[in-house]
Amino acid sequence: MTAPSPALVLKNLTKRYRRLVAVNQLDLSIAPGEFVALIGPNGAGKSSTMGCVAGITAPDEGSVHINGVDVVANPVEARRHLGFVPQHLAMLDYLTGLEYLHFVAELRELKSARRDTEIEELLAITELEDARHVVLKEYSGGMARKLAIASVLLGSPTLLVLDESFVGLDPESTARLRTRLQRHCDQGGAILLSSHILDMLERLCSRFVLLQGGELVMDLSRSELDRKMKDGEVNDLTELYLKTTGKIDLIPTTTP
Ligand SMILES: Nc1ncnc2c1ncn2[C@@H]1O[C@H](COP(=O)(O)OP(=O)(O)OP(=O)(O)O)[C@@H](O)[C@H]1O
Repeated sequence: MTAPSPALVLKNLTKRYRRLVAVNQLDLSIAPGEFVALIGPNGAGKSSTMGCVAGITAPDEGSVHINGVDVVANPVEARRHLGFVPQHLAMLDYLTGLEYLHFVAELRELKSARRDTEIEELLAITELEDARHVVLKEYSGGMARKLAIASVLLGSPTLLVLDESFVGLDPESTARLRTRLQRHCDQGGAILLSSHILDMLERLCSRFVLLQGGELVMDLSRSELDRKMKDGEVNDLTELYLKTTGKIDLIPTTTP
């Protein structure tokens, strides 16, 4: 039996904006089942990396494969395996929440029975049942973000790429969506999630990838993080992040 393709493979990925190198020769492979946190300071290259993965920006060098499909050579086929929530949402404002989910389900070619079951489940998880007939331009920022996350779960594409998708979500929505996203990974999907909410990532993710200046400076499994905390090397992910990025002076000192 052949091993399943990795959900995502980046090889030597490089993205430049004129003379600025935003992503520099990045190699990364994500297996099915992994829930990967992409962290790093502002301007580290997280969104640029995700834009290349989603096929909305072209890499200058290197390659991106989703489920074995080359994103540059076969963008339409690659997108079948991908759900992407960008940092800056651009949704169809004149649709209602329900119409939007139907629209995405149509793109994913979901059969109607499965579509209706999944839509009802996602409306319940996001507590948007009562807002299903409200047009998106009347949604709050958090409501729109919840709907965007819900929409990429439709049809369970292998790889979900979520760029700062938890900003502005209330704690109960965050908790419900976290559980639902974890289920996606338990069922063989993979997630790449960028966020600055490190305590949430620490509880949620199975792997932590840190970019700084467009380069990968840390790639740590959950068990490696647990070991570092057990050995007293660091107290938590935040402390590890500050140490790795050279901001050791920002680690609070404990008073005896
Ligand atoms: N469209 C663009 N044109 C020019 N420069 C850009 C563009 N997009 C990003 N950059 C630059 O590329 C670098 C990486 O930006 P990017 O948005 O990928 O970082 P990030 O890690 O996602 O940051 P943040 O945490 O602030 O969202 C930054 O220096 C940024 O100014």
